Amino acid sequence: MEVKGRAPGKIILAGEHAVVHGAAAIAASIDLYTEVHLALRPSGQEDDLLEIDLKDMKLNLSWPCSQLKEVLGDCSGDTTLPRLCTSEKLDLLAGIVAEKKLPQENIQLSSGLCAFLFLYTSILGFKPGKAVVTSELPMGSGLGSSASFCVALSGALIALSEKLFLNANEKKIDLELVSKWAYEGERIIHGKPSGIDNTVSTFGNMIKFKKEVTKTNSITPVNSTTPLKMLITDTRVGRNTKSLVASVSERALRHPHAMSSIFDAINSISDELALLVESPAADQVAISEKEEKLMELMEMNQGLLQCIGVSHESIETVVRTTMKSKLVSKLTGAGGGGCVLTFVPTQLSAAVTENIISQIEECGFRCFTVEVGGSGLQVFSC
Ligand SMILES: Nc1ncnc2c1ncn2[C@@H]1O[C@H](COP(=O)(O)OP(=O)(O)O)[C@@H](O)[C@H]1O
Ligand SMILES: C[C@@](O)(CCOP(=O)(O)O)CC(=O)O
Ligand SMILES: [Mg+2]
Repeated sequence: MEVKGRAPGKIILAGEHAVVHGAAAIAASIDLYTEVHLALRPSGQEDDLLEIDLKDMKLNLSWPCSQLKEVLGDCSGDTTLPRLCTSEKLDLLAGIVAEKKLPQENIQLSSGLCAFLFLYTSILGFKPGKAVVTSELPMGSGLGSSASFCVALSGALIALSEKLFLNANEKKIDLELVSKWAYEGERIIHGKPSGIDNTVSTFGNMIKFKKEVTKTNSITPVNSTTPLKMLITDTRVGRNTKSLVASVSERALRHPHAMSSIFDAINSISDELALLVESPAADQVAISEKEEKLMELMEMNQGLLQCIGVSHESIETVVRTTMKSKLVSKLTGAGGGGCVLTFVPTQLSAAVTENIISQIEECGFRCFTVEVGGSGLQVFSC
């Protein structure tokens, strides 16, 4: 049996980092996807390999399932109750991955491979199989490649474990369950994720997300009344979400009151932005007023992200370049490099937009546009 999971990346319009500390954030899916094609090897075959083929990286790795079983021990459990990967198990997984001696340029994939082995063995046990992964998302640049990988993989694994497409099984995939497993994968990659990325990648569209410690997270759909056009600049400066999230937590420990005031301010920006996006605008004057307010909120958010230490020279270059044309930019995702959003007002002519793109690209960055707020996880039988 073979299945394919396909899950989108995301942009964060407001609230990244603060969302890890309990503030609201607004995220939307984008039309760039990660696909995981998963096939079980027919039983009785001689090789008992679990194989992963990372097409974009031209990296193919495999482990005998008997070896995985010996090292990891019993991984069985109720797949409807996603479990945390303990630090002991993570050490074992890291050891299994380290044995492969990844080339230095691919070393950042180690955490993704640990998440793969954890999710696969927790959901399917030690059944031999092969996963082929492709992604349209630049990795480690703030567009949620880690979450889209974990969501596409978890979706395919759950579809296989529940034999969703076999024998006229009409049961629909349980998206909540997929998102929870993907969160456990994100935990391996990020350390302390808020859960916003796996949620928006699973459910798609635009959401307001607030992490709750004692109860379920608050997830509210945000229905935009006007199209939101975003230009994305990939600064191509590599960074790592895990270390940026950790650096913000360390700053919060050093300056608890100041940082908590910043998180409160970001929370207010997210609340206001959600209301604004949903507010009706009947004519062009109203649309332009709405866009001005939106840009002001993004500008304030970027200023606060700089305050918490996650901006970067490359991000500031994009902010300054677009400011010359009275446009507003803010980082998206963890910052420290990676991608920057520039809001494109409806009245901006194509010629001016092209000119701004050339100015940004002259700095060595890459620009592209995305559709905001499309579908979430899709699972197909192959
Ligand atoms: N297609 C993929 N295959 C394997 N691992 C992946 C894939 N996409 C992302 N990852 C993992 O996620 C990491 C990047 O995640 P992160 O630092 O959160 O940045 P972002 O989510 O913004 O792209 C990679 O270093 C890798 O470990
Ligand atoms: C910084 C953060 O808010 C978003 C991280 O997104 P990304 O991995 O950089 O795409 C972390 C989180 O919410 O888990
Ligand atoms: Mg990520």
